Amino acid sequence: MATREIADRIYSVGTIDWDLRYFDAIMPTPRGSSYNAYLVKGSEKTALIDTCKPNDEADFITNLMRLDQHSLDYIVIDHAEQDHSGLLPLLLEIFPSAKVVTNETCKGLLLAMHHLEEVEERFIVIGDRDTLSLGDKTLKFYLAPWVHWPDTMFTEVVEDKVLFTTDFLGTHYAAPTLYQDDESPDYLEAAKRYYAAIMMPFRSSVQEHLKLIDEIAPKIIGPSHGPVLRMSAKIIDLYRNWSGDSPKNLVIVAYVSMHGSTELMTKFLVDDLVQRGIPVQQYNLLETDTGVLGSAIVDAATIVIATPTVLFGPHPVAVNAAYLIRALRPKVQQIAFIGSYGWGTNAVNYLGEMLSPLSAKMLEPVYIRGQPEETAITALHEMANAIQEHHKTL
Ligand SMILES: Cc1cc2nc3c(=O)[nH]c(=O)nc-3n(C[C@H](O)[C@H](O)[C@H](O)COP(=O)(O)O)c2cc1C
Repeated sequence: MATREIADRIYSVGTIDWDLRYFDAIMPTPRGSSYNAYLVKGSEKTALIDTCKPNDEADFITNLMRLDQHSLDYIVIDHAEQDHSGLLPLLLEIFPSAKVVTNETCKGLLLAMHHLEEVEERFIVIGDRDTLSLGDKTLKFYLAPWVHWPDTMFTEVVEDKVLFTTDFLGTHYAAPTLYQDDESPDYLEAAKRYYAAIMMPFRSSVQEHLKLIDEIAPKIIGPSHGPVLRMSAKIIDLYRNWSGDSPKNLVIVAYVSMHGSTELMTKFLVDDLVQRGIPVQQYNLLETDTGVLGSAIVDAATIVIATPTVLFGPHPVAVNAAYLIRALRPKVQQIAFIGSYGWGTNAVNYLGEMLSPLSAKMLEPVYIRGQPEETAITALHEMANAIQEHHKTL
């Protein structure tokens, strides 16, 4: 990836991966991603903000050489995760006089993960709102725990009003331009997918750090993935909306079926909701990837999991979906289970226990033997009544 100047003597020096199709082995990334790092050249000192993943070392070092960077004073690490700190051991070798600037928690993680105990004396530990002079530019650090690791911090170049936010406000999106058209549907889809998988589990922390961004009032935000943001970027309002406590009038029905009974039940319920004018989206769990499901549950007020019984419990793909929903902690207010069984089932208890940490209201389940008939249809109709009652209040 080429280097680009984002403000006076502040350069984007990270790498871009057009072909990345899975991030963290969890989340499909159909638009690739980038591993952003930044070089800040003050009148006296130069600081590198973050590095990138180890495989990209040739591109990364080339970028630094393009900027004629043969020495470094500081390597600021805003977040210890390997895709941002991966080149730290190599850079410490290449730049023997460079100091690592980070917070106490991040230092602990870096030492442990990269086995850097031997160079511990090269670390400078900063606290919240500490500053570091580069001459005519000043770096200011803000501890920002839990967006999304405990070590996360933001770094501001005070004079230029440029703020580096590590994974916060990032996107897995290999952007063709430094700044991104805010309205691009591809970009917005990628941004929501990223929010769901990486930030949604920490909603209250997201809200808190949006207030910090308001307070700092940067002109430019440089996240660690995806495009650089020119303020005020649309993504800030979207984050406010996604992380807020009020869900939308939206029902998500995630289903799987082996012999068609649960599928029929799903169809009855979804048709009933559509008939009532309640926005609903149906997802076949065999064909829905974690990125799509994660995005789908960001705004939903009600989530229905529909699964047959397999060896006394839910179908494995339904368990996988329930685990993902539990881990991502959406603002869902109602949860329901429907499905079919042959001789005996523990599916509802199993799923109910899995999703109990979300503190959503559990609707009366509809579990039937074999194919749905009149009683099942009546019970599904009652479930639709309960959903409608709640959705009227949204
Ligand atoms: C591999 C397998 C395991 C099953 N295990 C159970 C079970 O433990 N308890 C049960 O009541 N039914 C069990 N069944 C029966 C199904 O739950 C039943 O056929 C159900 O109606 C299928 O719903 P579907 O048409 O939505 O796939 C099993 C079926 C299969 C294929």
